[in-house]
Amino acid sequence: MASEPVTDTALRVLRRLETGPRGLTEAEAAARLAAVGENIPPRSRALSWPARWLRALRDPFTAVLLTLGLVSAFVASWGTAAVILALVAVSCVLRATGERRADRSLATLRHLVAGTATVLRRPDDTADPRVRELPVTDLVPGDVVRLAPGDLVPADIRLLRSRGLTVSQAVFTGESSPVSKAAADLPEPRAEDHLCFQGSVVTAGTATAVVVHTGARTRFAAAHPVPDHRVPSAFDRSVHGIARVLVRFMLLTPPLVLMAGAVLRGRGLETLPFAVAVAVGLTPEMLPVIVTTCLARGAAGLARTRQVVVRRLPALHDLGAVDVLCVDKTGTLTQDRPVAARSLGPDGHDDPEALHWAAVAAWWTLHLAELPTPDALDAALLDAAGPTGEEYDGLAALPVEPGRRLATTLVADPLGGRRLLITKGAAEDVLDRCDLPGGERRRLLARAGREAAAGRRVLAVAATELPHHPLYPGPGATGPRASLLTPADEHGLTFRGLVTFHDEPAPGAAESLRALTALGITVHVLTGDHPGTAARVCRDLGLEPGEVRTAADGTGPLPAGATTVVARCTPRDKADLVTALRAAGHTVGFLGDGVNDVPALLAADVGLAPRGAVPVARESADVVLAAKDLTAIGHAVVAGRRGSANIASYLRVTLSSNLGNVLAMLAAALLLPFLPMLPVQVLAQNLCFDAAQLAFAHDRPGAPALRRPTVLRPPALLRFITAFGVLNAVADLATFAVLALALRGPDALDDQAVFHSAWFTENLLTQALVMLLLRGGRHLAEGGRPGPVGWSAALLAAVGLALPPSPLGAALGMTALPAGYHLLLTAVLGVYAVTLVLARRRHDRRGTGRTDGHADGGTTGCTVAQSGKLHR
Ligand SMILES: Nc1ncnc2c1ncn2[C@@H]1O[C@H](COP(=O)(O)OP(=O)(O)OP(=O)(O)O)[C@@H](O)[C@H]1O
Ligand SMILES: [Mg+2]
Repeated sequence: MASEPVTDTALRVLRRLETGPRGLTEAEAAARLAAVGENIPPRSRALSWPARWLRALRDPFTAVLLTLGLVSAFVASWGTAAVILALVAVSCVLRATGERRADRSLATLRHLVAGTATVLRRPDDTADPRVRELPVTDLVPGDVVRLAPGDLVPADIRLLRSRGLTVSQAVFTGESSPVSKAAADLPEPRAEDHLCFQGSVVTAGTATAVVVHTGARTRFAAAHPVPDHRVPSAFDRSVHGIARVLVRFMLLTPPLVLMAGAVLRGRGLETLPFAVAVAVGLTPEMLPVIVTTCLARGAAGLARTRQVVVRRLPALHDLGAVDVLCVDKTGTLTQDRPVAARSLGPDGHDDPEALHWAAVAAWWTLHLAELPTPDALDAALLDAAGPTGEEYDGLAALPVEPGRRLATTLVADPLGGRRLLITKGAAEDVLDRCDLPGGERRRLLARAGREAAAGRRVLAVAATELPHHPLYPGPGATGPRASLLTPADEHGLTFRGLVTFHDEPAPGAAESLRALTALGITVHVLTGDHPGTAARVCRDLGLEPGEVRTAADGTGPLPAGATTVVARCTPRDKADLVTALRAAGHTVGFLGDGVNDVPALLAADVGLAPRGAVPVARESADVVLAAKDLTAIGHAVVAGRRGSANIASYLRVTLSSNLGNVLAMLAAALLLPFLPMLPVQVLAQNLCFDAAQLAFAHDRPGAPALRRPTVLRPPALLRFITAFGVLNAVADLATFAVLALALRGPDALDDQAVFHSAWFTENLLTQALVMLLLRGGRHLAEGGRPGPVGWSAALLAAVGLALPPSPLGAALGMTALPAGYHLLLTAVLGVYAVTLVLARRRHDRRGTGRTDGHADGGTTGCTVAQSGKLHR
């Protein structure tokens, strides 16, 4: 907006944009859309190929590989450098393809979660404007839009009218506290109070505004990409933790090899290519590809079959690790389509008065606050009371806001000239503002509690007559009067009764809660509503709360293992409870639909929003359910666990096998007068192994791996790979000891080419074995079809046997092996397989002891976290 004078009056802005307060006609809007293009915020544009590749290059493993490639090029080891470069290129391409595939599956669903804006448009020049919900992408300069709490500001706009408007501009300033905005007609120079920018969030109040800039011309688009303020998620903690340890190992390996070679064997810099190859051999270079492919496949599948939109791929991994899910009640477990059930007078008998006053207040709140759509409870009041409220003149309104559980309206009776202040809201809060003896207050609270315990939502209604005020000149006038009504006026009220509402459970809520419990997830309900209502809704959905408390009782961490209902939560309370659970070591999901859930959605490891959520909740969530049915959550959790289990399998297999190879190769390099393998052979076998490992992205882990939250814990994983890596190294060395003793004559192992080929074959065969025996969840002994990993292992073994005698093998410096070798190798591999199975059983049993009887595929490095019994 820099190019135009920001101090223009509203009228001048409208004129310049060739529009008016009644909005554009559809034809004008269509012409402008064609001229200026869609209103797409830059961050939601699909990434271009080069951008994707560049992003893939930022990965730590890729960076280390490139460094190693540079080192090889430096010593003119062109073969090694070329192979490393090829590895990096293949890994980047595979990764970018995987992400793109997931993006494409999501694109079909994106319209379901796309933001909409409330726009005034006219069918033609003569017609009256209509209020329409349009996709944000369709907005053009000149459109007149309406804003309400929870809306994302859809473009850069100039306010025309506003009421109590505050917006959070955290995306620009990083400052989350809301700032006030007002439609001042003669704005101060340089002040921006009358402007709102795309990406801001309406925290309170309402407004009508004209769109000034859209798409790439918004301030949001001009601003630099905003750093992500999120705290590190479960994914960051686990996968990145492992990556850090490994990168250090990789960087240490070449100098160590060089030094050992120099000291023990008097070798010089000529060992460098071998040292580099060994370091590359240690790298799980396919990790980024496997992670992306596992998660992208999971996300694409969820989008296709369950209408679940995963907006941030790592969130799917985190969802698999979630052991505590906090859910909001209204709008999430229930439909938030309340229907008024009863109206009770002050004496507790049916009495239409309470409903009447509440409906009058609702009618005038709706009109005075210019809410585009009435609040759900207000709509239910108006439905039940029929046309009411117009017989009064509305003077001012203070609507509900996040953290404020009541609404107040000031109306005037045109006949008697009385001014009436009506307050409705949560019983505790309304009764606090009534003049009541203590005993009476307790009795009324108990009555509200009884209604709530029947599962109904309860509003208390109170009113008072205000004395005449000179600044209220009478009906019809507008302007500063509204500011004369403040929360300080809400006191000394007379209790008028209670109105109760039914709210049906959301479709699939009960099944979904059952499924989540069966998946080992503890569900807590955090709500702004009455404890009685929340507890009853919970029970009706088949979830017996172990404890029901209100947020004011204390915000200490929630107990694990049993459902707790925390009622009367403010948005801050919800976020604090989530943060406390995370601090206690849980991986926490939060499912919520309203503005009051946004802080908690951002504080959780994974934020989830149901279909009907307000725009800002959807925007804050990592996972959006586009289906009506909540059962999609359970499926999403399983998809997350499947992806994580596959990643864990890959890490276990690759790392233990790589570590074993490296240890054996280093030992052999020091014992033998020649290198156990040529650098190019080390890289070739590494390449074969990498290709085979891609099968893990397509594996279906066994049922046990899906039964509990899967958390990758770096310490457990490192313990696992050390144990099995050493075992693998011992097996390699033992094989060669046996072979050296058994094979004599011209084909003996002291021939370098024979030795290299033997090592190559042995390596690929043991790796195939490790793939089958160390993968998670499903053990070979459990039978079942071989699946992608089985086929891939078989192929790897075949390559190991066929490559040395082939022409390609000869080009790599290998040769056919003597017949006796294969017989002996089979025997040694048999012994190794039995040892592996026994070692794994022992490891799993030890894991069982550590995880309170919930061992499964997860214990092998991917420790199972049973709800509340975490083992870090
Ligand atoms: N239109 C309204 N008028 C008066 N009071 C209201 C209105 N809407 C909500 N309230 C009061 O504010 C309370 C808190 O509302 P809030 O939006 O924080 O949570 P909720 O909708 O009850 O539940 P949840 O947090 O589960 O979505 C409600 O329980 C109700 O007592
Ligand atoms: Mg809600």
